[in-house]
Amino acid sequence: MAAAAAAAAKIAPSMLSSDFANLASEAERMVRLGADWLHMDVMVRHFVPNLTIGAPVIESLRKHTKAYLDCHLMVTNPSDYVEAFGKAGASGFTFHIEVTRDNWKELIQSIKAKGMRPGVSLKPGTPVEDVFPLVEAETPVELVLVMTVEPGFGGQKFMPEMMDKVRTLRKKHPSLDIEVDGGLGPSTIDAAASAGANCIVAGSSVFGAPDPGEVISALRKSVEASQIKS
Ligand SMILES: O=C(CO)[C@H](O)[C@H](O)COP(=O)(O)O
Ligand SMILES: [Fe+2]
Repeated sequence: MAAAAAAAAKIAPSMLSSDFANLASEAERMVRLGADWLHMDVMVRHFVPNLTIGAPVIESLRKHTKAYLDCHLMVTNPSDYVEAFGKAGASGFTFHIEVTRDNWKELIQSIKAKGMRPGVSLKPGTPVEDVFPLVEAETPVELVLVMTVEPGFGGQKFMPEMMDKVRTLRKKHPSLDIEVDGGLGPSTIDAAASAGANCIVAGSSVFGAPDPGEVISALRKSVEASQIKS
């Protein structure tokens, strides 16, 4: 039997670190510099204490870009957001396992019905085993986002101990999209890439760099080099 193909590298600048007053041109700049996805952090002051963007911003941005909008919903009631995000033009809809213990099956179905790719995220304190049923379900999630910081804010320190979760998932699921989010940049990417992450969210390291394009391409090179080795 042929080996399953590795999941393609996807570099996703986190727009949380962009200039929100110029979101459309920031998005265009990231795509021009080589971004595959744009990561959109949705925080509404429950689940996390921060406040960022909601569906109206996605809808506005969608008028200016065809890019894949990778929406990370840090909210306690994700099912209340599916309809609006679908209409707004979100591409991926990633919810947190910690708030969907009882209703993830219906939630995954509704996300797909609205034309989005379902994903599940887990906080640093949540065991990776908790997402196994969602990855192995009849209608599964298509992405697992392993948080490598406590959700809520950009610019935090990468937690290398989360890489055990990535390794465990990659071993079981060779072609699953496994995303890491928080503190990723040139100094931490090798740990994430060698563990098997293929979707890399990076906010402050990209937007804070003198040459963001160079950072995007270094992140991609590390993921691709690890895939060749494994
Ligand atoms: O989900 C998030 C925070 O909850 C952000 O996506 C993440 O923190 C990215 O920012 P940085 O790369 O600066 O850590
Ligand atoms: Fe995020």
